[in-house]
Amino acid sequence: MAGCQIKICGLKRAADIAMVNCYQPDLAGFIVDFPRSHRSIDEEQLRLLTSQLDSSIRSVGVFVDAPAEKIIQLLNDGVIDMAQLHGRETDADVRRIQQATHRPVIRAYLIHERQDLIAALNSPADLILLDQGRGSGRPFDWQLVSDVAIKRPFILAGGLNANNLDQAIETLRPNAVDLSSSVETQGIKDPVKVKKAIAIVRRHNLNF
Ligand SMILES: O=C(O)c1ccccc1NCC(=O)[C@H](O)[C@H](O)COP(=O)(O)O
Repeated sequence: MAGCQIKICGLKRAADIAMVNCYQPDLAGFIVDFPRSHRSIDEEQLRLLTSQLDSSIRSVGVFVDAPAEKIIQLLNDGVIDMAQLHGRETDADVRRIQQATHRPVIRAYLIHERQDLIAALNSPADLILLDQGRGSGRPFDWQLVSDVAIKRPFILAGGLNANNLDQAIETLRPNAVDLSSSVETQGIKDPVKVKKAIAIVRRHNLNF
């Protein structure tokens, strides 16, 4: 689909899968084996949840410094469609996973200064994701993106919500947006908020 896509991240319950199957984001993210996050699930849960996901929604395993072999296995087993690396993984890690799986690798970059953006632009990853943190619910300074011509597809993340999505899409023109905290209520994905966020993004894809 052309235009802006949407990823809903941090799914962890069967009810979350039923919800996204109903509202149809483009991508569904799963935080794998990162117990510091309340969104973390283990491999067994990941296999169960992704097996219930509608085939039109691509599953993204989100990893923080996980062993490359484990990510490769999950991709090659078809448990996940894409891997998102959100820790201190190197360019060599990215290339190794790409070569072993021929699947898309998303590399997340935490954007605090211009140099972070330059590093992202030079990444060998198939897609870069520009974020403030790891599901922090806070935006980074978008002016940094406006100041640098981004000539490759990118996913915008960090503190996106129903109030700032229109502005983010109109001014930064991301290929996809990624939401987690703002579509939760008390740490649980909220169908009303998810539906609303998807509707906002879809409006940007309407052609008149
Ligand atoms: O969401 C987490 O808890 C998380 C933990 C460890 C690594 C990555 C994590 N999230 C990655 C995402 O892709 C989030 O959707 C992204 O950071 C945006 O989150 P938010 O600012 O809450 O919308």
